[in-house]
Amino acid sequence: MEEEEEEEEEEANLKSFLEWAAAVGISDSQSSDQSEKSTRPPSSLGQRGLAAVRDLRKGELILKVPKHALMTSESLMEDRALSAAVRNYPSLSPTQILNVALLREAAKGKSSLWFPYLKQLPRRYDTLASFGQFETQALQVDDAIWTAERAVGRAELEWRSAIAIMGELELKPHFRSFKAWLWASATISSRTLHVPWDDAGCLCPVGDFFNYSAPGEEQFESEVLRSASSLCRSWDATEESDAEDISANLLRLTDGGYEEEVGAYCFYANRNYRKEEQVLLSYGTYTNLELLEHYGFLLDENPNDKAFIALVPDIYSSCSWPKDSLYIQQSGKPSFAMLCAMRLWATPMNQRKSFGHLAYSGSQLSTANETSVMQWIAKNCHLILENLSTTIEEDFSLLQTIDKMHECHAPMELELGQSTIRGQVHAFLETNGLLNGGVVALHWSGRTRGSVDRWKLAVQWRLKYKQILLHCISYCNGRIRQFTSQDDSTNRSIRPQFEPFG
Ligand SMILES: C[S@@+](CC[C@H](N)C(=O)[O-])C[C@H]1O[C@@H](n2cnc3c(N)ncnc32)[C@H](O)[C@@H]1O
Repeated sequence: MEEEEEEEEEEANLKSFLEWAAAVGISDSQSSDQSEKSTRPPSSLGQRGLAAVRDLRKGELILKVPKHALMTSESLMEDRALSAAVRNYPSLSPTQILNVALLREAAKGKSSLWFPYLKQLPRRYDTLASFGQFETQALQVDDAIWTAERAVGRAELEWRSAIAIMGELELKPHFRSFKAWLWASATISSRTLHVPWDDAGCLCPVGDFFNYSAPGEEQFESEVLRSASSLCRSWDATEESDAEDISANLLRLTDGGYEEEVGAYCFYANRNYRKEEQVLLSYGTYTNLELLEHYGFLLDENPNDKAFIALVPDIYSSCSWPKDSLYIQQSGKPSFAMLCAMRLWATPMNQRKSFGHLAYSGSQLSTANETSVMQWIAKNCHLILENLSTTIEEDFSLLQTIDKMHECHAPMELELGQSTIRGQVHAFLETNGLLNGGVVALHWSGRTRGSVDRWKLAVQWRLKYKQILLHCISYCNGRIRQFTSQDDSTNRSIRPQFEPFG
C-alpha cells in the first residue's frame, strides 16, 4: 500500500513537472508540431529515463533547455540573502555553494521557481557517500572500501564547513542536517551537467532524465584517436597499443552542451534510435567504481571498467607511468602501461636502460621475460581471489538471495543454502535492526530498502572485480600456453629477475 501511494505521488509529481517544463520553454523538438516531438519521459525501461517517440537520426537535436530554466549557482544567486551570505564565506568551493543554494531553494517549498522540478527529484541516492559501514565493507576490496570511506569523509568535511552559512541563512534543522547535505550533494554529483561558467555545473530539468551508456565504440575510437594521436605517434603499433589503454583519463565525452549562441543546453542523438528505444547519453568514461561513487549505479558490461591490483613498489618506481594507468582491463588483459612496467621490472637492473625503449614501445622483450610477467600476474590474481571472503559463485548466490529479499519482503521465507550466504544475510539483518530477538521483522521501511539496494550494488561491484581477475588469469595462462607451444624466436636472452612461483 505504502509503495502504491508512493508511485501515485511520483506520477503526479512527474505530471506537474512536465507541465512546468513545457511552460518554461523546455522543448524536445525543433518545431512546435507535437508530431515532431522526439522524446518522452518516463521510459518503460526500468530506470526512469527518456524514450524516442519516433525514429531518431544520429546528430539530431533532441532536447533544448533554455538558460533561464537551468538551475545554477548564478541563477540561484538572484536570492539576495543567499548571495550576501556566500560573499561572507570565500573558502566555500563552487560545489559547496551549489549544495547550499540547492538546499535553500528546496527549503522554500512551493514559493521556489523550481518547485515542480525539485519535487520530482529522487529522494534517495545510492552514491558511495551514502554507503553505511556494512555496505562499505561488503565491497571487500581495500581500494574500493577506501574510496567509499573517502567519499563519506569528504562529504562530512564539506558539510561541517558549510554549517555556519546554513545557520546564517536560517535553514530549518531538517535542511541543515548531514542527511539533507548528502541528498543535495548526490543530486549535484549524479545530475549536474557541465557549463563553462561554473565548475559546479548546472542542474538541467528534463536534460537530467537521460540515462547513461558508456561511450559507443565508434564515437569512442574517433574521439580517442584524435585526442591521443600525439601520444600514439611515439609508440609502435603493437597489439597492446589499443586506444583504450592510452586514453582513459584523457576524455570526458558528452552528447550535449551549453550553446551560447542558442542560449540553451542542447542535446543530440549520439546514434540512430528506433521509436520506443531509450535514448541514452554518455556522461563520460567511467569505471564501475567511479559510476558507483558519482552516480550510484554500475554497468553489467562496462568497456571502461578496470581492476587495480597491488603491485610491488619496485614496479611503480621502475617506470614513469602514473599509478592509475597500471590496471587490468574488463577483458582481463593487463593495460598497456602495466605490461610495459612489468616487463621492465622483470628485466635485470643492468639491462633496463638498454631495453627501456623497447619496453616503452609495448613490445614483448623475450619469451622468458613475458612468461615471468604472466606468471606473476596470474599468481597474484589467484592470491587476491583466495583472500577475499566470498567466491564468485557465492556472490552469484548472494545476489539471487538479495533479489528474493526484495520480492518477498520477508527473508525468513528464504532458503539460505550456503552457510557463507546465511552468515552474510544474518549480518545484514542484524546491522539494520531487523532481527527482533532472532525473529525477522516483517516491516521493511524505505530506509531498509535503500540498504538492500546499496548492499546489492556492493556485491555486484565485487563480483565484477573478481570476474576481471578471473579473466586475467585465463588471459595470462593462455599466453603462457602459447609460449610453451612455440619456439622462442624473439628471445633476446633477457632473464627474468625473479622466480614467480619461488
Ligand atoms: C542524470 S540521472 C538520469 C535519470 C534518472 N534515471 C532519474 O530517475 O531521474 C542519473 C541517474 O540515473 C541512474 N542511471 C543512469 N544511467 C543508468 C544506467 N545505465 N543503469 C542504471 N541506472 C542508471 C542513476 O541512478 C544515476 O545516478
